[in-house]
Amino acid sequence: MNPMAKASVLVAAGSICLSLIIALAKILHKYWWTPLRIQHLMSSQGITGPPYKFIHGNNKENIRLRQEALRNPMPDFSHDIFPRVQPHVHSRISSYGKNHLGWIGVRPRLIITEPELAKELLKSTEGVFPKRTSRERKEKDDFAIKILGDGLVTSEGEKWAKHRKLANHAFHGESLKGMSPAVIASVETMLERWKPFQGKEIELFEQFRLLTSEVISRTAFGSSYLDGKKIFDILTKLSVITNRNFFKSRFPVISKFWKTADEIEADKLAKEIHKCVMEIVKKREEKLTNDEDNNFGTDFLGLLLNAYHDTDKNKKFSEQDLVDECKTFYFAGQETTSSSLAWTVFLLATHPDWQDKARQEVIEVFGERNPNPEGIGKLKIMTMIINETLRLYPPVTGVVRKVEAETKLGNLILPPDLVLFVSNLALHHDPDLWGDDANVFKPERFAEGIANATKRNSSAFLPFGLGPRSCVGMSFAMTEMKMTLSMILRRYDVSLSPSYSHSPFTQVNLQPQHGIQIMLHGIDM
Ligand code: HEM
Repeated sequence: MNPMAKASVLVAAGSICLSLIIALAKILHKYWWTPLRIQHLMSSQGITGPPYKFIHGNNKENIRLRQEALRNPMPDFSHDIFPRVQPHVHSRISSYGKNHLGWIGVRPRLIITEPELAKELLKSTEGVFPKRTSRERKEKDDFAIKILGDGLVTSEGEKWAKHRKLANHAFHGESLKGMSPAVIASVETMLERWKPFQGKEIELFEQFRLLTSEVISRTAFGSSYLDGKKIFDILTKLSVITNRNFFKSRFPVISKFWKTADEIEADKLAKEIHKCVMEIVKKREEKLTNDEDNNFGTDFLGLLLNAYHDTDKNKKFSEQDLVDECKTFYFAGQETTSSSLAWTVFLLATHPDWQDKARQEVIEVFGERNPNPEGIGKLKIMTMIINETLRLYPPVTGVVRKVEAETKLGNLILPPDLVLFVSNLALHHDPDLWGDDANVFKPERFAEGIANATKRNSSAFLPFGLGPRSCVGMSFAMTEMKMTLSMILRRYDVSLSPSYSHSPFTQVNLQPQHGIQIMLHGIDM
């Protein structure tokens, strides 16, 4: 080799070495130095937690705790579900306190289970503690984003405000009243399906999944469950993938160039959803192309389409906005409500005294008639029962925010990129907030309203969140649940089947792991 060639080989080798050293330094900075610095910063403010482990954080320990907790069903239908559903939070409160630090891989998480801090966080003005940091929005590397896209649940800033306004319009006041016939028709279809099960066992979680899918399809999208079926199926597959990967560590460099089978599958499913949503959109567009005002309807899909076709740049929604918002509402409008309905019927089946009281109230308010929006407002006992169910079995067991730039919360100075996790479940089961009977089903706690039940500590009860990002579908969900339960109670007495196994767990939302098996006994009225 001539001296010139030798020199260029040496230069090339030198620059490769330098690049490797820089890459190694970056990895060490991100995966070792930064976590240790944050750990030190937080502990100097009294916030401690299990030590950070290189790359994995606390993932391995969290997976072990979860597997142990889910190994067996819970005895005696106990409502003390916090240790089973969030073992990684529950087990650490006694060692590290109600607010403590944990690690999902390299991401630090401040776990908040104290109501005052939760309130300050959730009530803070939009933008200070966003749902996703701007870095994350660019990277889009989260599995949950495949489910929700950049829709209302995850978006920020002006985009969020514009979309929230539209959703508020679709799911409040007069619009809600107009949805009642579609809800009643969907419940009637479900009750028709139940007829062959009189005197027999029926699994209810799947039944309520079908019902809530039908309700959101009819009310928000003006179509039948069958039109949205493929979307629901894909969303369920994505929930399973999201759940499976929650505590999985991502390895530096490799994860940038190599996708796991789950990542490839999730990308494929996200593309399929896009296609399915656009098919539903096309159907609506074709149906209304002759409409002179170019008005695509007043339901949620109609409002979205009007915005999609708006010529005003400030009001216009892009195709991706349209798809993300549709999948957000297909998912958020269905999973949570079906879970709540299933747990409510489980509690009524195991508390026949409350079941009788609720039935009596339904008969007093509606007599032989189907429920209507005016009567729904009068169902006091039913509201108490649903609230107590949402306390013990909140479908959303925790809410997440992020720190974008260094900021203060309470007395704490929080570093950028810190994840803030408020455990609703911990707050709802805390004996310091609810008394020694915190794990007992006692709807009478809510007899004088939510404010009295929580002793005016508004953040002790957070089933629908709090502050500007609280649930936009709350009234819709409460109305749907009350109508459904009223119609069931008038026709059936429910008791628990001996085959039921009490196994609450989370698959994005809180669910019964093996379903809810109920015995249906027809009532002659
Ligand atoms: C029992 C039923 C439901 C429960 C327990 C529930 C719970 C929640 C919670 C806790 C949040 C706040 C999340 C956070 O702060 O990060 C939320 C937000 C949201 N919910 Fe619900 N939800 C229910 C039903 C619904 C329904 C039926 C819809 C749609 C029709 C819906 C749509 C949404 C949306 C779009 C958001 C995001 C709002 C925003 O960020 O502005 N939810 N929900």
